[in-house]
Amino acid sequence: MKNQSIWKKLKFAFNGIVYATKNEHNMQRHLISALIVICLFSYFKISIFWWALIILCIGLIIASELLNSAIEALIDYLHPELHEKIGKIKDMLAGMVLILSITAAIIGFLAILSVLSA
Ligand SMILES: Nc1ncnc2c1ncn2[C@@H]1O[C@H](COP(=O)(O)OP(=O)(O)OP(=O)(O)O)[C@@H](O)[C@H]1O
Repeated sequence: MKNQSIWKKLKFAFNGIVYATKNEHNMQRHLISALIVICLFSYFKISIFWWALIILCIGLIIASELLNSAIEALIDYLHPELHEKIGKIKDMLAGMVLILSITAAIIGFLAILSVLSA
């Protein structure tokens, strides 16, 4: 599977995103939230600076959800039984996505506030 063409590699990566979107409810929630944020930013005519920040946040959240889902799937495949350590690992992965989501919510709030208070 080494030395595949760039198009094949892109297709594999795209397949991974499609798979996660179809199978992970959290991924679907993040994509819907991103769509709502994009609509709000368009409506409030937010400046390019805030757009850059929120697009960065959306990218980080979606990438972190992919990482979270991939590690969870790997853990469940290698060790399907319950274990306290696995619970803690999954909690930490969920914490990663939560921190990025809170960061995005704060940036979105500040961006809209900057327009309303101008
Ligand atoms: N194998 C396990 N052993 C111990 N605790 C677990 C295990 N699997 C899950 N848990 C606990 O249950 C919580 C939820 O796990 P789950 O696998 O449902 O993840 P989720 O991200 O909340 O759900 P989703 O499947 O929708 O991504 C974990 O954060 C962890 O605390």
